[in-house]
Amino acid sequence: MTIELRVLRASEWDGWYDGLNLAFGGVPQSPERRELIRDITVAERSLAAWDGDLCVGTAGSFRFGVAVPGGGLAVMAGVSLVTVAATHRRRGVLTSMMRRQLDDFRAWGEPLAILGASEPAIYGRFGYGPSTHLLKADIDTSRVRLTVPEGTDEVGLREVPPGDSLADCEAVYAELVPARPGMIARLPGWERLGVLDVPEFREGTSHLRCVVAERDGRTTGYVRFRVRPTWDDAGPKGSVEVQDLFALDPASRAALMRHLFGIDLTSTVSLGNCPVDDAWQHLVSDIRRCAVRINDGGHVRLVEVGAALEARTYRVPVDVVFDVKDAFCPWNEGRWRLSGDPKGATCERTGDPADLALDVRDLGTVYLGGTRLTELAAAGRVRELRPGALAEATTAFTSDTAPWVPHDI
Ligand SMILES: CC(=O)SCCNC(=O)CCNC(=O)[C@H](O)C(C)(C)COP(=O)(O)OP(=O)(O)OC[C@H]1O[C@@H](n2cnc3c(N)ncnc32)[C@H](O)[C@@H]1OP(=O)(O)O
Repeated sequence: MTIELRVLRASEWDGWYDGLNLAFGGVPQSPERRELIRDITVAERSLAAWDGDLCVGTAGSFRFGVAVPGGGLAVMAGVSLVTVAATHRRRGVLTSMMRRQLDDFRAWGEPLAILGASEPAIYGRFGYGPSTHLLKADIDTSRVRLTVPEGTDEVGLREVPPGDSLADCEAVYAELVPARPGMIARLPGWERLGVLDVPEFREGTSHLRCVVAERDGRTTGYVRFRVRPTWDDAGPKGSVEVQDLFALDPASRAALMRHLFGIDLTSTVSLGNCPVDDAWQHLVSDIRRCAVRINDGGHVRLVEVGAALEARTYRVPVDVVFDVKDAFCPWNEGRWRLSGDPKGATCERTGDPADLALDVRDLGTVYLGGTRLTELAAAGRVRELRPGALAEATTAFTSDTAPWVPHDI
């Protein structure tokens, strides 16, 4: 059996997408969803593995601006739509697609790659490290009280069809992107994913609903959610399943949360994907009744170590030599001197002795400033070779806000 790996041709998209859908379980998809994915697929960046005329492997990517510590946007390849047919698994098809992708990203001058993993065990071997986390919660609104900050009563709320408010909501989202590492500057068309409301997403819930927050005639936030009405012998016990909540200020955020807490016939607000430092946690009376869980989010790969470390800034001045191991992309191997501060950075090859030794995967883990280098050192993943270097680099890499990837890539 010979597997041929090549760039996707637009005319092959249907067979490619059928193969992909099958690998994710084969549940039928509505035409609207399929057409939207077709529209946003970038064929010349997508790979297809063929066994004869059968598509047995898929991998897509997108060129995004992603917020990095310091408030800038770095060019990142967003990796997605990765599958291998069950009949062809564990024969190295994924490995060959990862190889090709990383060589391409390098050739295209994309110093970083980011992905959301279906299973976190898959991508570490290719140099990706879990760089962001996400928080999930099921808040028992029959027991948990919300204390809102001053100004909340001045925020007006209006329920609107999600599609009608799209431009105003996108403006709110765009304004928030630089404030949090990991936020994605969406490509044209991606905003439509946020209002996609197909039957397979509902399963007993309402249509997608949207409430916008307004002050002085301006949209200052929005929440998109579905209501799942359920009942038992004691009465209603429905839940509010939140898809997105974005707000430009604390009062608007609190007003939207208060709205969710007050929806009649419901007693749970479920948040499926929030930043781990999301402010609502400081407004609730009883965090234990919020059933908070944390999962991995965006996995980051430094494609070019030097350019990647220069693409962000550092919280305090730092001058440190890393000795990097990178079995999958050996062009990164060796010693790199990073000199940076809050204004910018240079990162170049050096013959100087190393201060810290680590794998490229661990640089990916700390890149967006959420996980500290000291945590990885405690796990034995980072070795300090010059006393003091670990503390210096840890402070410099850390972000003020927890990094977070707001939606599927
Ligand atoms: C960014 C995204 O799109 S995430 C979505 C990923 N896709 C899916 O989860 C869909 C369902 N699964 C699949 O399509 C496939 O099983 C894949 C893509 C996960 C793996 O594809 P394969 O072609 O089987 O992987 P490949 O043979 O190259 O395996 C390489 C190595 O990774 C390991 N590996 C592959 N998948 C997994 C996994 N799910 N968990 C742990 N290890 C894995 C293999 O064991 C192998 O290890 P080895 O080198 O030590 O032998």
